Amino acid sequence: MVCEFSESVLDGIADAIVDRGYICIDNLFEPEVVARLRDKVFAEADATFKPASIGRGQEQHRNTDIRRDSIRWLEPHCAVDNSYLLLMESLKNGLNRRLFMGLFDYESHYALYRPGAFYKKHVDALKGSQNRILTTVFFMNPEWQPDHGGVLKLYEEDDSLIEELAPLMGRLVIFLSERFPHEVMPTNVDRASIAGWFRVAGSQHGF
Ligand SMILES: O=C(O)CCC(=O)C(=O)O
Ligand SMILES: [Fe+2]
Repeated sequence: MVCEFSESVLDGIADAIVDRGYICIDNLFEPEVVARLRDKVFAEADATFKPASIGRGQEQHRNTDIRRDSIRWLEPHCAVDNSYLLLMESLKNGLNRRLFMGLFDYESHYALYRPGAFYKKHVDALKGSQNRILTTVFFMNPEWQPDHGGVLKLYEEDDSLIEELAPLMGRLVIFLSERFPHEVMPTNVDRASIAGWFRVAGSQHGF
């Protein structure tokens, strides 16, 4: 199993982050790894996934008007989770070497959006908070069709739409956390993803 990104892939990601602040890449992971990650979501959804909340620390609360996904945080001691975390470690090191971003740790959760679920437009980090620096979203939906909904809309800082990204199996989206408002449109079918955030040293867990 490959647990590192190649130097040329890392070059491409670093260039895109500098030029545009985001990138969408397909088929970067081995299909078996993607299939195992997806299986994990559906095997565990009813047992370990919890309704997602918003806010941080004591401020954290559920708000079903804003988001309706269920989540489980990835754990390094779980082999399947770790296959993803190792790739993200390689991304972190590759970007730190190229861009001196000082990315320090990474937190990520599986998310399952059941039919009707959405996540309204939001930004993953408060400006200047230095908490979440870089967001990753990885999709695991093999049969996705346009009428399934659940696209990820990415907006400019002035709220103009940049792109609608279909949640396709094996697609990875990476963007600067403070810069891009984004939104998960209501899905009509089960929609699986892994959302993750690189943080700098000394920052807090959570949004
Ligand atoms: O699953 C997605 O497409 C993105 C989820 C998201 O924006 C988040 O969890 O902060
Ligand atoms: Fe987000």
